[in-house]
Amino acid sequence: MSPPVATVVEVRGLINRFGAHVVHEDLDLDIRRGEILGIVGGSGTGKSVLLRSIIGLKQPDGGSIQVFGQDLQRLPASQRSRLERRFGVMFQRGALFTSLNLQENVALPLIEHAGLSRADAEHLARVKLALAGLPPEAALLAPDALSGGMTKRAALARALALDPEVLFLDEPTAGLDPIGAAAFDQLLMTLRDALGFSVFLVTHDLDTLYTACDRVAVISRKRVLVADDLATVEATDDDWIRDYFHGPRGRAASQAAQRLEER
Ligand SMILES: Nc1ncnc2c1ncn2[C@@H]1O[C@H](COP(=O)(O)OP(=O)(O)OP(=O)(O)O)[C@@H](O)[C@H]1O
Repeated sequence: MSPPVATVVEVRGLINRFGAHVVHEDLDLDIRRGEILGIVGGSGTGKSVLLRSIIGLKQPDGGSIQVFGQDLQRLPASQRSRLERRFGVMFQRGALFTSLNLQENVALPLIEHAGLSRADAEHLARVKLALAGLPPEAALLAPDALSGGMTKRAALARALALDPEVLFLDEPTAGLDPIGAAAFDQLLMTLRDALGFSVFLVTHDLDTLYTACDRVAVISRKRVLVADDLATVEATDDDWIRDYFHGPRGRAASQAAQRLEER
């Protein structure tokens, strides 16, 4: 018998609404240990709201979210923030502090949450920046001085600061050219293999889905329609899935991934 799959986040019957606008209704989703889980769906289907609910930035209107076996909503604030520290989050625009250089940006959570001295935190921050593929001289640059690709790497370094067990990424390759996006996907896979974290990855990028994701969850009609390997997702009978995965861009991404595997 194969061992049971370890689930790090378990969402059940999730409801989210804003006024009369229902975004999620009875949504279920698991994030498994060590997987890269892609989250896709049409614009406005609630991918970012789902991310925000899991990391505790949006109070759900119903349902439960278990994180490492504990119900986030029921925990006292101190335990909850300890649990949330096991997450790393990278938002769409990087959300770096513009008045701090990269080393200071990455050191900040280490000083605030891990209680490190400034010197130790900055030393560790330089290690994280290197892990994210930035050259040593980038440590002293301000966020404004960075290219799009470097900004993503710096934001990733900050998300990795506290050695997260689950990494949440909201459209990490948006705005990157295809080569920069492919390099980011490779970096993510290398780091996941080396460090063993799980990844919750909101994306519109078909190449990312085909090259980097172990499973893909499709949000449609207020819930997760399917969460499985790509072959199963592609075969799911749904108009949005058909248009997205079997349109010209979907076919091209699928063929490119196949060619990459054959090399
Ligand atoms: N703070 C808010 N107040 C009111 N409505 C909100 C709020 N945040 C999100 N929404 C609404 O919830 C819905 C889902 O938004 P969300 O940002 O999660 O979509 P998404 O799937 O991530 O979209 P996209 O792919 O375009 O980024 C949208 O209709 C959005 O307008």
